[in-house]
Amino acid sequence: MSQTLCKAPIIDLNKLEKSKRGSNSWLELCNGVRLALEDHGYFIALYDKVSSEVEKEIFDVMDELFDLPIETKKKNSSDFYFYRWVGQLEAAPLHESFGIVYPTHIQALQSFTTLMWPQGNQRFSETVTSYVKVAAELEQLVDKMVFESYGVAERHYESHIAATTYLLRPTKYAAPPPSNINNVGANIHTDKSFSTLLFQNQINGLQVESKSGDWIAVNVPPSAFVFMAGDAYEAWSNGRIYAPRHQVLLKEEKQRYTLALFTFNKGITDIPEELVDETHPLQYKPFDNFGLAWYYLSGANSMIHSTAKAYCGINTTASILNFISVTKSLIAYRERERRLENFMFL
Ligand SMILES: O=C(O)CCC(=O)C(=O)O
Ligand SMILES: [Fe+2]
Repeated sequence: MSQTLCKAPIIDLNKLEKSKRGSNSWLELCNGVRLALEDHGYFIALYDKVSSEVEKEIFDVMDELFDLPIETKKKNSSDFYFYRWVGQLEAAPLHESFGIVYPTHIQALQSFTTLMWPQGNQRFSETVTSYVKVAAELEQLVDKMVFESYGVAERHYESHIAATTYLLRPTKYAAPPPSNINNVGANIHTDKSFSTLLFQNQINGLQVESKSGDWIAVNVPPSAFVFMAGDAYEAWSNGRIYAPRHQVLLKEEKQRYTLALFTFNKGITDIPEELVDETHPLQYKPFDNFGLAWYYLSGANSMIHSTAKAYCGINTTASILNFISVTKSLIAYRERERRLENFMFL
């Protein structure tokens, strides 16, 4: 166990406070982040910006959220699987999660809050806002570092951030029964997002598959984050970044919470031409991140392997299926945009 635990890369992003942007130590950190994502597909990020009050409160309000009656939880619904409440799954009976769309947008978060608590719940929306502010900032910082390390920040970072949308999925894994202490919390998958940022209640459970096929049980230090690359990051980077398969196995007889903040790019994501050269010939076509997610959900691809190659790989054979799923995703995308505009201009 200890051998596998040391393999999880840890990067102290608190050091950034001291290293000036553009300095050698900043570039060194940027390269470290990029290499971790290329070699492992994830890293543990030390980033002490969530205050201890917010950390306590966020898991307290999660208790309140998951304690709501099932009929109320089901109101968190959507055509898009990742945007809705999920629970009572046969394949993962301990798993339950919500989809909070645009949590960085106060009206959108408010709309989720009043759906769950028609009488309002200010503590919930304020606590989620405080948490998500730090988490989104960290996700943007990591992207900035990766883009800097590839030398593409100047040309591509701003448009990338403009295309970024956020989805918060608070996830509860019920304590497994003592008779079976190796229970599945989440089945093997890769994330369909661009990136994923995880924050847990100090109960471990995440396992990540290395490139050589070993499963690493990730021991997350208290208050640390896990940053993980999704299929869209892999495609954007022309296959340089690794989107790892991962799963959740509950080995402790304790309830686990994870706050997963996913980013998805809206519109079409292009592969930066700077990332294509003789040693890295173009592997992916420009793609729709939501199309990729719909493609996965359509079941056209194996549910557990990277969807990027199948969906937008240069040699993909799934063009008709791609077309169908992109059409679906565009419908979903327009619906999302319409809802966002409603939130903004009400
Ligand atoms: O709970 C975790 O640590 C991982 C959750 C996860 O993989 C997901 O929500 O996609
Ligand atoms: Fe995941």
